[in-house]
Amino acid sequence: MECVAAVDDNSETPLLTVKDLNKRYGKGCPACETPEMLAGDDNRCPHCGSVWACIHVQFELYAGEILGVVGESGSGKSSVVKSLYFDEDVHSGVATISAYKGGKVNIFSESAQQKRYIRNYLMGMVYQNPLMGLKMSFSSGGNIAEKLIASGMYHVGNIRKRAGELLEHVDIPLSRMDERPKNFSGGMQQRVQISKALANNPPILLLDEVTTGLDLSVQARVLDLIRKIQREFEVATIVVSHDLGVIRMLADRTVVMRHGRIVEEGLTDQILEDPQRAYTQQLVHSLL
Ligand SMILES: Nc1ncnc2c1ncn2[C@@H]1O[C@H](COP(=O)(O)OP(=O)(O)OP(=O)(O)O)[C@@H](O)[C@H]1O
Repeated sequence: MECVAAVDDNSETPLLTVKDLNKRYGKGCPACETPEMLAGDDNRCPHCGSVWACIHVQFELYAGEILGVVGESGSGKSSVVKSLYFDEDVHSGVATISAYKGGKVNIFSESAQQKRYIRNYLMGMVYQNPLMGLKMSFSSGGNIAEKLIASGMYHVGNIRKRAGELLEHVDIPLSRMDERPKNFSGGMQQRVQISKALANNPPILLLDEVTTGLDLSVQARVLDLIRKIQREFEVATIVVSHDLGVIRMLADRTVVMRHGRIVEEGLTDQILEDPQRAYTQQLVHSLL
């Protein structure tokens, strides 16, 4: 396996650069070969039902920051992070990571083996649905161990020590390390997912609607934890949420998506206090 460079600590250089990311679900037809062929700003083909979920998406993620991705349901937010984590193939686009081959290689074009490497060492992902991020038949410690083993750690004692440390970081008592997350509450399951995502100290963390569906008090605790963890691990984070309250609490900068496109971007305070686009204004007013 090819070696990668150390994390670039030059804060002026983006850690992650995404350019012209296009993702289509469905086979497409002559009427929707490119997103521009669809009428207006709609992203669904009326003929074949294919959806352009990401259209010319581009943004940068800098070391240590939290970037929010907000938009209504179906706007393409999850597709962005699923594409970056290789859960979904992209139609076209370029993504580079400064800590990977000097930021000179498009990760979407890499081999399956290199993509596994990137998933294991350079990114962590937390899904809205814990069933996607955790194996419910494994213990919590076993879930973390899976990630550690994938990165070449085989010593059982070391694995247990590291898993214990990670669980402590997310306030799961060590006494529950051997218990299956199936028995845990929703908030605890999300916390186990977060510890698993951070197992190999990745420079990039992807959070996809991680508090959606949780009770408000549980949500607040998970959000607090994310802020704490993000500071401690200094991990650049992309937070996907339809909830501007979550974005307000977490994100330094925010991009707003609609029908697969980024329609507005800026500092989160700016977006919330002085939204420029009508769509963002509607979103913000629905929060007030
Ligand atoms: N596996 C899939 N097959 C077909 N279409 C899909 C698939 N996944 C997503 N889509 C479509 O792609 C578009 C973007 O979906 P995506 O899940 O990225 O949006 P989202 O903004 O994250 O919304 P939500 O918060 O509801 O998940 C939607 O129109 C959705 O119906």
